[in-house]
Amino acid sequence: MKITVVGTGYVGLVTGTCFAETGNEVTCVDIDVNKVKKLSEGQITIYEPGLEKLFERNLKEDRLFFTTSLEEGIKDAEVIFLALPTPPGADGAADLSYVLNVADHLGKIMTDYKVIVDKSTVPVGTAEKVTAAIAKNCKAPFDVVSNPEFLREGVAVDDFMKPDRVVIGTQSERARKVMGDLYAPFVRQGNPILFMDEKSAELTKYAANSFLATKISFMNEIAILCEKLGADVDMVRRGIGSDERIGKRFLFPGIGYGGSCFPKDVQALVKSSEDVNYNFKILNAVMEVNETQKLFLLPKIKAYFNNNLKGKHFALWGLAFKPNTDDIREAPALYIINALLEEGATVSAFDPEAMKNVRQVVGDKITYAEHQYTCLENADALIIATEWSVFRTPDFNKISAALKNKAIFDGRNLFETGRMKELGYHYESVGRTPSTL
Ligand SMILES: NC(=O)c1ccc[n+]([C@@H]2O[C@H](COP(=O)([O-])OP(=O)(O)OC[C@H]3O[C@@H](n4cnc5c(N)ncnc54)[C@H](O)[C@@H]3O)[C@@H](O)[C@H]2O)c1
Ligand SMILES: O=c1ccn([C@@H]2O[C@H](COP(=O)(O)OP(=O)(O)O[C@H]3O[C@H](CO)[C@@H](O)[C@H](O)[C@H]3O)[C@@H](O)[C@H]2O)c(=O)[nH]1
Repeated sequence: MKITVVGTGYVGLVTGTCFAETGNEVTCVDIDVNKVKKLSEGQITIYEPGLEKLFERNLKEDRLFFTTSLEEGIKDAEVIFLALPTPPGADGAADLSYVLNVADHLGKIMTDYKVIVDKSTVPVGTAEKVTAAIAKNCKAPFDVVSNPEFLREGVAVDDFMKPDRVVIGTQSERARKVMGDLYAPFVRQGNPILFMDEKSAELTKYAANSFLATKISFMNEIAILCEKLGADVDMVRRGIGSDERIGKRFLFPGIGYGGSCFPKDVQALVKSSEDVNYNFKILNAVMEVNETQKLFLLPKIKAYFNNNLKGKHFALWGLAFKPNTDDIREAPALYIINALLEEGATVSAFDPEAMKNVRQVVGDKITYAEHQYTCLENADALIIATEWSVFRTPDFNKISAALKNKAIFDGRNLFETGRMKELGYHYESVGRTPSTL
């Protein structure tokens, strides 16, 4: 099938590459001239394990193309995916201007039947708005389908190639057939395509992300309670996670959820609820808990240094909002950096992939280390903000030799508290008894 993907950010690039991998001819359109140039020349623009190989193969085998021209991009295409940004507007609602502007443009240039697919995360009612924006100028027949994307950064290729489910919102038989054929190679037995109406598909995406964010904030509050009551959140997590009704996943406490999706999508669902005069009480609490959780380690750090961080120097391991990505959108590490700088401290940071992106935002307000161990030089303590694998089994001798104090503040619960006590560290994490007590 000939398909077009408009927007070659995270979702667009993964979507386009994976559809090319299953034999489709895919043209990706982006207004970012530099990005299109790089991609056309075979230079991948995001860090995503496993994607580069597929990208290079499909580019070489002439199934993957890039252009800045929407007209050229949609020529002969049967399906057009919109993988455009939907950032929060000033009031927290999803900004639909990118999606609706492209829909408007499509209406002016479409000449034959096409299926337009909302792949972006969009509020309920967007399929209707996209339909209206296209229909304003379009004489050709078309259908608008809602097909939300559930991929996670860092494991995006696997998520796309082997989805738990594919949600397709359409009431058109013709579009249903086209979408079913396109996704047939990806769905395995038991992991179905769920056909539904457009509005239910749109709400499914927000409900999924909001539910997962709720699980995380819930566990972060349990972690707080664990510390106050002397329980261990790791034990409680295992204890409840082995109940299949609860499930093991997304129960890890930490320093809050970040990334480009959970924060904005929870906020957007709260706003959508307000728009229909409903106060989504649980989600308001989820957001409030997450806000404070980002700086969960700060009082512990301050207490260790007698409430005075002025002139102290911190090593920070991990900047990306989670491992296996260079994405720093809403990364808890950025909040920690700001708080430490405000307290008069200095920071040296290391991240395997995200330093370039952080440098663009934070500049020379902090220093950037070449290596996780050189990052520790002259530091008063180590702070861990992202659970990259390379941080999980470090050389503790090197750490203690470099740090001024044997103190580690771990926002991701990487180490056994008992072991840290044996090694003589002051080790504080989330929801577990500090090693020095
Ligand atoms: N990132 C994720 O993990 C993820 C997962 C599932 C769903 N989503 C949703 O998918 C959507 C896209 O997210 P993303 O992270 O890929 O965004 P992104 O910001 O990484 O990429 C968006 C791309 O669209 C391009 N663009 C903007 N206006 C354009 C136009 N008029 N024509 C062509 N291209 C244009 C930008 O240049 C950019 O390359 C959002 O709604 C997001 O919520 C994201
Ligand atoms: O037990 C957990 C699991 C995750 N997180 C945090 O939650 C955030 C989001 O993690 P994750 O969901 O793995 O990353 P994303 O790539 O943002 O993916 C989410 O957002 C995407 C965009 O909508 C969806 O497609 C995915 O299904 C959804 O998982 C990160 O800050 C994690 O550190 C925790 O704190 N504890």
